Amino acid sequence: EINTSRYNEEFHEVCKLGDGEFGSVFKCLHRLDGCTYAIKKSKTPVAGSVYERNALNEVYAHAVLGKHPHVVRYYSAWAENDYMYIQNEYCNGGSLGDIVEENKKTKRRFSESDLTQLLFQAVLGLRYIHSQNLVHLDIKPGNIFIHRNPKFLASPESGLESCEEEEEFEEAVLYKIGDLGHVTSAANPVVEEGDCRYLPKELLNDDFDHLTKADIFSLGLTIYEVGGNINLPKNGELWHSIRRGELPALPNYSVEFNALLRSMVCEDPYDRPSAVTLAQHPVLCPQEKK
Ligand SMILES: Cn1cc(CCO)c2c3c(c(-c4ccccc4Cl)cc21)C(=O)NC3=O
Repeated sequence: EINTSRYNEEFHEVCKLGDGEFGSVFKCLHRLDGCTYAIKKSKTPVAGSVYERNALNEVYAHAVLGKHPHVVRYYSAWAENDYMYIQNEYCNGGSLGDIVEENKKTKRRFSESDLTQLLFQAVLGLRYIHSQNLVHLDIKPGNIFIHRNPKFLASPESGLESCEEEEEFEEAVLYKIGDLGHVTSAANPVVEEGDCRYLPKELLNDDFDHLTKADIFSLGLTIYEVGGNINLPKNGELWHSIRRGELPALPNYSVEFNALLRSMVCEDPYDRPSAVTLAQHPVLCPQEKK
């Protein structure tokens, strides 16, 4: 019949998760393995266009960036009936962009320890991407997805059975870097600029010598936005003052945490810490068990 397609045969479409110029993302149940996936369905890009290069970049990047707890996992990609599909891990907690919008309304905000946990996990994801000699180039709240470990959703009454053997420490909330559409090689980059609100100035000057530090800059502004519940400018005087390293301190967080964020958005990419350095930073490392 007309809609014989792998998409319809293999998956049951549960609901739409999002829309964009890129296409649409659906929450899908795989009929055979019973697992839920996020599948992006987009029009097949015109051959030789920027869209085709981005679409191929995304699949190449996912294929290289196998399995990591802080990078959204890729399962498969295929093309049929004039559409391209990419099947990724489904994260059940929405994106950080959703949380930021929510917090702006409810005036809620992350505690310093939650914000530290978020930054630490995103740094581990970036460290992995950079270790594969790749750069993301579109780090922002909307591209960091949240997965809440069902094990920790148990109601307090049920308690958590204390098990005998030493249990592998599990996070209740996992943050995962997703949307690899702008990913490129750190060494031989083909730069497709990401969201200008999170873009460091050197990228606008086509200085591609420190692309891993561009990701650090974007992550720094991402955490700043989450902590400050503010709307980052897309241009203008405030955009430029932030790129001069003039980042007003976030009043609800420690001097050390503010200093760390400021170091991540230094004007000179050379002065920004690498993901490797950040992963060992005393402000981020989980407190040694007392
Ligand atoms: C809009 N949207 C909402 C979600 C669910 C968050 O709870 C989502 C996901 C993804 C993606 C996605 C982004 C970029 C490329 C491909 C995909 Cl599937 C988009 C998503 C993805 O790769 N995994 C997701 O959970």
